[in-house]
Amino acid sequence: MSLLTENQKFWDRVTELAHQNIGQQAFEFFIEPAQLLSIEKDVVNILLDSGMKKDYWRKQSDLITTAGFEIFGRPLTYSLYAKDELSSNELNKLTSIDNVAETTSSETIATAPIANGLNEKYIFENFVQGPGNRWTLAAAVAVADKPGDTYNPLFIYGGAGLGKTHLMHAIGNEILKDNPTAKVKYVSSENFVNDYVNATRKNQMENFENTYRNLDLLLLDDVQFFSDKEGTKTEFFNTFNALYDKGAQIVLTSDRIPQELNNLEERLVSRFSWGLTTDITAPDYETRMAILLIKSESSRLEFPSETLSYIAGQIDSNVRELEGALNRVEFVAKANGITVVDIETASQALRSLKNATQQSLSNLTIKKIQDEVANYYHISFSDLVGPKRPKEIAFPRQIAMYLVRELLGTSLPAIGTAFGGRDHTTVMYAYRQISDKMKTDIEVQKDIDSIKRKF
Ligand SMILES: Nc1ncnc2c1ncn2[C@@H]1O[C@H](COP(=O)(O)OP(=O)(O)OP(=O)(O)O)[C@@H](O)[C@H]1O
Repeated sequence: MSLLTENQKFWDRVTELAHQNIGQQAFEFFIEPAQLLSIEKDVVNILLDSGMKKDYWRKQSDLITTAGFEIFGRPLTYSLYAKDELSSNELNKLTSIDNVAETTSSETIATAPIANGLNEKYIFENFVQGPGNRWTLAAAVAVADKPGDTYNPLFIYGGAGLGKTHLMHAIGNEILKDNPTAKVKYVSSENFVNDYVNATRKNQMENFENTYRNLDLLLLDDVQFFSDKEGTKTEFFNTFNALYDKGAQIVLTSDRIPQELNNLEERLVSRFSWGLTTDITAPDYETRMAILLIKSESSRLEFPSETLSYIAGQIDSNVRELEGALNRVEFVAKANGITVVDIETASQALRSLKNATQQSLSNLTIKKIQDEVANYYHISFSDLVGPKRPKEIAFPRQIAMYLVRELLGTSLPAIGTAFGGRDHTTVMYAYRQISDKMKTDIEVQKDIDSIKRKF
C-alpha cells in the first residue's frame, strides 16, 4: 500500500471517528472543511478554513492520537493552520507540500504538539535600529534569511533589557513567516534545564530528544543561567552537536561573552565561536526617542516631543526600563484625565517610579547582595567572604562590596566586617576599582546591571 493511501486512510479514520463522536452540525462546521496537508514524521499538518476553529480542533487530540495508533501504530501530534491567517504565498507553500508520511520512523512520539514559545509581538518591523544594535540586527536578519547557513551559531550578548530576546523572537517569527512548517523553539536556559530534569524524572528522555534534536531552529535565551550540573551540561552539548551537524540554526543570548560563561564547559563555549558573536549596547538618545515614539503611538494619549525627550533623558541604559517609564507616565496621565502629556506630568510620574524603586531596595540586606553576587559568579558564599584571593573570587568580592556601598550606603568599616573582617582601606580600594570600571568597562556595567535586576 502506498504512503499516500496510508495518509488518506488516516484522514478518513479521523473524520469517521469525529462523525461517531460529535453532532452532525458541529461535524459539518468544524470537521468537514478541514484538510489534511501533510504528515511529516510525527506531526500531522491540518489546514482549517478559519482561525477561529483552532480552539475547537485543539481539543480533538484524541481523534489524531487514536487514528495515528490505528493506521501508523503510533500516536501523532498535530499543527493547525488557518486559511484566513496565511498570506497567499504561505498558503501556496503549505499546500504544495508532498503528502508523504515517514512511517519508517521508530522514534517515540510526543503526545502534545510542540509549543514554539514565540511571542508574535517581537518582530523585525518594530525593532528600532541604532548604533548600539545595528550589527546584531543585521546578523539576525541574515540568519532569518538563510538559517543554518550564514552565522551558526549566532551568539548575542549585552546588558539587560537591550533587545536580545526581541531579536531572537524576531528571527523565529520571520523564519515561520517564510516556512510555516519549520520546527522552531524558543526556550530560556532555565526552561531547557527544567524540561531535561522533568524528562529524566519521568523517564521520557526520548520525548525530550525528539523535541530538541529535530528542530530547525533553537533559540536559547540567557545561557548565563544555565545550570552547571553535569547531566544538563552534557545534554546541552549533545543537543548542540546534533542540531549543528544536521544544519539546524542555533541562536543563543547571554549577558556576557562566551569566554566568561563559567557555568559551561570549555568544549561547548569554543563551539559558540564557530559562528558569530555579536553584542548589543545601550541605545543612544536618538534611538531612545525613536523607541518611545513607536511605543507611544499605540497609546490613545498625545505625547509632545519635548515630553518624550524628557523621558528619553531620564532612562538611558535599558529599553525595558524605558518602556516601563513610558507606561508609568501613561498610567499617571490617564488616572488624572490628562490627554496631552506634558513634561510636568511625566516628571511627576517618574518621581513616583523612583520612589517605588527605593521602596523595593528598602528590603535589601548585605547578605542578600552577597548571596546574589556569589550566585551570579558561581562561587560560594564562604569564598566570597573568606580569605581566598584568586581573581575569580576577588573580583566578585569587589563587586559585592561596591554594591553594598552603592545601594545601602553602609560605612566602609561595617562593610569590611561583613566581608570576613577586612580593613576599611580594602573596601575603599574595592569600591574605587569598580567605580572606575563602571565608567569604561562595558562588561562590568552589564554584570552590575544584571545583578541589580535580581533585587
Ligand atoms: N531596539 C529596540 N526597538 C524596540 N524595542 C526594543 C528595542 N530594544 C529593546 N526593546 C524592547 O525592550 C524590551 C526588553 O527587551 P528584551 O527582553 O529583548 O531585552 P533582553 O536584552 O533580552 O533583556 P534580558 O537580558 O534582561 O533578558 C522588550 O519589550 C523589547 O521589545
